[in-house]
Amino acid sequence: MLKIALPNKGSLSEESRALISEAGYNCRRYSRELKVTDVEHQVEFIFLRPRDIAVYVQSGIIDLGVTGRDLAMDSESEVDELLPLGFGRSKFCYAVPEESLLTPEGFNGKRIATSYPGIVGQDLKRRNIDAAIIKLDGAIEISINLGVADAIADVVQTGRTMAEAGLRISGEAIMSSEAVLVTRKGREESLTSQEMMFIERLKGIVVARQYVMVEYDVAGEALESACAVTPGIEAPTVAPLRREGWFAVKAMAPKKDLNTIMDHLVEVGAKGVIATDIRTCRL
Ligand SMILES: Nc1ncnc2c1ncn2[C@@H]1O[C@H](COP(=O)(O)OP(=O)(O)OP(=O)(O)O)[C@@H](O)[C@H]1O
Ligand SMILES: O=P(O)(O)OC[C@H]1O[C@H](OP(=O)(O)OP(=O)(O)O)[C@H](O)[C@@H]1O
Ligand SMILES: [Mg+2]
Repeated sequence: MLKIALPNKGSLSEESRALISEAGYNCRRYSRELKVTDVEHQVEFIFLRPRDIAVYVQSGIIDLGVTGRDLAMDSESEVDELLPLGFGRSKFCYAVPEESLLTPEGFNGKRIATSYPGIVGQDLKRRNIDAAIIKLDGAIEISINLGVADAIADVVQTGRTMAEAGLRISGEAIMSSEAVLVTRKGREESLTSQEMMFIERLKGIVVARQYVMVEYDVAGEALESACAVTPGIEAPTVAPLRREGWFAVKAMAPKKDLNTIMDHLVEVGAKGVIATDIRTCRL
């Protein structure tokens, strides 16, 4: 049976389960079960601490796992990223008190608190800096205030936790993270058809979330300029309307550009412009 590890708690757990359910698999936990078997697909979902997932996957005990890119890197496990999943996005940054002028170049001899000693160790080594890493489990932002560290390195999403603790980001982000699907290093070329189907289903949803379906009516004179902003993936679908000289256009468009696209369509005289979410797709 295919074994897939999912985060049992924390920021990535709910969205992982939602994504996999959307892909048609049964990974529903009724209480605190550590395993859920999807009999139909012959998959065993195993719920583990997200931090441990790359370690299990590396050992080959688990075939595929959902974890954070930062967690996988921190564990220094030999895993390959098969698919970025588009949620749990964050940056990993150094931070110092707002009034401090300390930058990562000045960390020599300083104490840096973090729950990610692997990432910080690698980064300091790369910078040739000799600093003490203070390993803490969480609530890292308060550690400077309490006097155990001079700087921290932690996950930043909105930046609110850092600001509330009176800290500011110092230097460039060390890395960008999001939830990722991983497998043991070197396995990418020898995935089974069952694994490929799982990946394709997830990918269909992850890609669909980045697009919307845009539909509108437009007069023949404006058709070219309208299609230029909605080129679709291959090409837009254009069908004649019953109204002489008018066309209905349908195309997938990147969600992030939607408002700009709609502004342009209205500007060239398109009517009845609508955008709808796409649940899944195979491109
Ligand atoms: N506020 C956040 N926004 C987005 N992603 C986050 C956030 N906090 C942590 N993550 C991501 O979640 C993963 C860490 O998950 P983990 O469950 O270990 O910690 P957590 O979400 O902080 O949970 P907890 O603090 O309850 O243990 C990392 O990949 C990290 O980048
Ligand atoms: O930039 P923000 O949007 O504020 O999010 C980042 C914060 O979220 C996480 O903390 P969490 O709430 O999981 O607590 P923890 O530090 O105990 O893990 C992370 O460790 C940061 O502290
Ligand atoms: Mg946390």
